[in-house]
Amino acid sequence: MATLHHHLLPLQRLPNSPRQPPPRLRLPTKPSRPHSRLLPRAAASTAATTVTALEDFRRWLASHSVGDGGKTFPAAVPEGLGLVAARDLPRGEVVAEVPKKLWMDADAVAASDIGRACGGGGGGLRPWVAVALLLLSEVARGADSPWAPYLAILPRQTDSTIFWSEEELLEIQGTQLLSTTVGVKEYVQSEFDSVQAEIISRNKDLFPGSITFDDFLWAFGILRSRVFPELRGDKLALVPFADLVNHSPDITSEGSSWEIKGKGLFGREPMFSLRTPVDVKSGQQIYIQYDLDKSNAELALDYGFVESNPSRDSYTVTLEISESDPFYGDKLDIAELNELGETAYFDIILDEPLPPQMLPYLRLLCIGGTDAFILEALFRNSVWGHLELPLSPDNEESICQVMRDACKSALAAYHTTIEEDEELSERENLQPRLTIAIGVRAGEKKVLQHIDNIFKQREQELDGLEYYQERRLKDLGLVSDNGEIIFWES
Ligand SMILES: C[S@@+](CC[C@H](N)C(=O)[O-])C[C@H]1O[C@@H](n2cnc3c(N)ncnc32)[C@H](O)[C@@H]1O
Repeated sequence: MATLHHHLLPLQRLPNSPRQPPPRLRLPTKPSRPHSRLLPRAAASTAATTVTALEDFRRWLASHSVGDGGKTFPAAVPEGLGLVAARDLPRGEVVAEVPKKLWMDADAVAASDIGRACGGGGGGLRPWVAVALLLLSEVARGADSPWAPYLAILPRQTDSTIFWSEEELLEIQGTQLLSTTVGVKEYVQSEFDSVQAEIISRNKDLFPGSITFDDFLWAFGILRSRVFPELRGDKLALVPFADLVNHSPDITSEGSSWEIKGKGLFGREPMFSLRTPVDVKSGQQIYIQYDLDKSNAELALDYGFVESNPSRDSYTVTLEISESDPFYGDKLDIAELNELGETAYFDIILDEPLPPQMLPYLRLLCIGGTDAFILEALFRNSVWGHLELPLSPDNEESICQVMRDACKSALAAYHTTIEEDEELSERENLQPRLTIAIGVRAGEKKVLQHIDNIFKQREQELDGLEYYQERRLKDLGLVSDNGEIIFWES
């Protein structure tokens, strides 16, 4: 029979990590250690230190002729720091141009002492790990680092769930976001353990003092929240100044707001060029859309904010062909022929239809008894087409039961109801992390209710559905359109 994991949001977008085995739900047991001295923009930074750091940063940009077009400047804004228009700017206007020599990327790693220590480039390190190490070693160099003014304005933390305390994580008890957060931290921990053993401990001169897991997690969080999503793999880069641009849910344009162009003599020097996607008035902040496809859980994990837009409410259903299923081999074969596997993940969005492959896969999982004839090799090429429509009353009833039971048990794992969440969210002055927790846990529950409603409605329609045998008789011309059997003798 079908096995249904319902708490699992796979780590599908982690840099260079294959779709991981789904993490198990558990709360961290050890309190996280306090942050070490390495980190920039102190948590307790005063307005005065931010102003000084910003002034230094602006001077640093000017010394590299960045932002000298007088269009935008970095400033303190409600989201931390941001980019503010120095004059009215029309949609599509370039608002920041940053030459490659300022980026922190694989080439910067290769040119640095770290690159040499790792045997050129990242020395086989994952690109994000190499750039994270560059970031940490440059922070350790303090004022000697060529990026020092940039490093000084980086936040010490965001509200990403990877930085939440144990107590804060209790607010997302039962959610997929919690299990993903735990899984991501485990992944970062394992990368840290190997880089610690292979690079950090062997190059004490480059990493004076110790680098802790919290330092490494900070670097991961910085990359995760600041790298433009399309700059993946070897292209991964921190782009100072451009990375100050904040996200607005009001910007819904699909196209990218940036590009990499050739600039300078013969257009040889790559330049990161950011455009404003909308008209902006002087003194207003420039915003872009970070990613229209990210769910609230992904926004919370990557950036530390959520939106109230229901299309961001999502739940990943994980379905699995059980190894104890007597038809395991046949079912797996059929799934693989249709580009699915033993385990399949389906992202379900609030108020939207189920992904097209989900019902056939569910029907496949639930095949048993007299329906098993459809698994025979004879049907192999046509079986998926048959599974796109109801197979038999028993099978259709089973898929409804499996899904409704799973929704019920997932819903029971949350410690609040949707009504309680909605009431809480109306309170004034909620802390940002609590706002995120309420948004995500309410959103997940709404999607689970939406899934339950789809299968509840289906259950009520079981008698009126057309099943495989009837379709087959119709195809053979043995049943009329009104369902009556056609007799030769009549
Ligand atoms: C690319 S950085 C932008 C610069 C950042 N505000 C800073 O102070 O350095 C992304 C981070 O900015 C913050 N941010 C961006 N857009 C936001 C929004 N709409 N609401 C809340 N925080 C936002 C989040 O902390 C996010 O992780």
